[in-house]
Amino acid sequence: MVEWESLYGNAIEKAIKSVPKVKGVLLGYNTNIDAIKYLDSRDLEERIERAGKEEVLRYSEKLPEKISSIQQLLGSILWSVRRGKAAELFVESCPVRFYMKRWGWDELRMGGQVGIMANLLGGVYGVPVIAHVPQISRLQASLFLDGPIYVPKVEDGKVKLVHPREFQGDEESCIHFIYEFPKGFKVFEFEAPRENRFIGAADDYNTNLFVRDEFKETFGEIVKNVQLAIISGLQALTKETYREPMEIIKAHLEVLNEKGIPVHLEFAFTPDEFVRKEILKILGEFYSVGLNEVELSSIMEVMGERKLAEKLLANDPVDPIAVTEAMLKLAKETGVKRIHFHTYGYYLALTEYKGEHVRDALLFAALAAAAKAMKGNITSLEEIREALSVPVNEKAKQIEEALIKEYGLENGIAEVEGYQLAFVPTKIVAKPKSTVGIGDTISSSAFVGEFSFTL
Ligand SMILES: Nc1ncnc2c1ncn2[C@@H]1O[C@H](COP(=O)(O)OP(=O)(O)O)[C@@H](O)[C@H]1O
Ligand SMILES: [Mg+2]
Repeated sequence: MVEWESLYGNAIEKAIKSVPKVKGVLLGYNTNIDAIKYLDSRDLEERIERAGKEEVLRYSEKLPEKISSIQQLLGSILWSVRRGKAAELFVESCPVRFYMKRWGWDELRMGGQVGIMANLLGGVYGVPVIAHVPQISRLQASLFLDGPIYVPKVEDGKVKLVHPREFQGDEESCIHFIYEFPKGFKVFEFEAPRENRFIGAADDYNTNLFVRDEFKETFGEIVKNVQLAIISGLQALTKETYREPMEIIKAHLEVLNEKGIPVHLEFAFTPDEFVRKEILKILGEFYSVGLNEVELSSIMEVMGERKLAEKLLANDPVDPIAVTEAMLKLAKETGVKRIHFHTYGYYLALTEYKGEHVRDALLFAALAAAAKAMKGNITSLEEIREALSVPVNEKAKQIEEALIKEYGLENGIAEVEGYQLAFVPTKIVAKPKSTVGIGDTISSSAFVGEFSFTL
């Protein structure tokens, strides 16, 4: 059997040495503010009474399409509470946004994949990043960590790179109000069957994938400073809104590919099937893609692989042979060179190229994820070492054995139909402090880590 612990130990030492050598990563396009409010049942009941209980209850039976009134807001929150299910809706009305602002929050956090990755790569790993921040308000800027994190600022036709705080923007705040409730949370006669959250997005920018003029006009200039790019935020697009942003993304991909800069797409669940198909069409322009089982399954669905899509969601832990089959189909259909799959308990990477550094980058990513789950936030690259103490997931043994049997996996690596398959069992933190943004931590650490190992 493989000595995973010693492979883990090597991987983190290698990453501590190599990752800071990366000279620049471009991050587009979504950054927002997460404002978290822990609901109080008395307060919520009073607000519902004041707004008109009857109407509110109606919306707690059936969610509105978007939020245009306070009754819809409170009803949607109650919809989530009654079912213990998460939901997210766009808040259209300014008075409702004002109401939410006055209701307040208990915690503010950096939100959006770009914001989260900028703070991790730039603020913690010390890798210079250039971030696309759709709106730079003072509040948004204040959530960026110190470190080599930059946004482009155009002055007299010239691009300067400045820290988001130094940009001194007075733009809108894109706030995602997150209303959290615990299991057993009571509102009138209702009781939450499990803990969850309702999100009201007071955000006109990320929901349409708005791209700033600086990025449209001076993109060629901006990317002179980077060796890698990570793109995310396409999940918010719909059949109605995708056209313009998709054209901009294609233009950006063209520039990046011309310069030989590998681009990673961090997939996130994209409800609109039409948009999913459009993403599939341009996936070959990306070097790499990161996704989980639900996302891979949703792609198999639009590729017409219904059975495989179902198989991916049928078992816990997820059947690794089904995952490999799906990754092979995706790679062959699109030509994407690297697919990084993550699920609870293990990761797989299918690559066109070979080398143990692919596996070692996955190990580094798994440690980063465990450190994040353990501490809520990582504060330095060295600190990730502490996650070595978290045990390797026991259930991953059966996964590894299945891969050995099927593909002759050795030390976590196999050759499958001309591709390399790399597997790692992950370290699972039993009582995580936080799991927000953990997927982004995994994918960005693995992608940047792998590249750094080739420097
Ligand atoms: N307690 C935990 N310890 C370590 N890793 C975890 C833990 N909980 C979740 N993870 C990892 O985090 C990943 C979540 O990523 P993803 O599903 O993309 O969600 P998100 O992008 O919303 O963070 C899982 O696939 C799993 O690998
Ligand atoms: Mg994710």
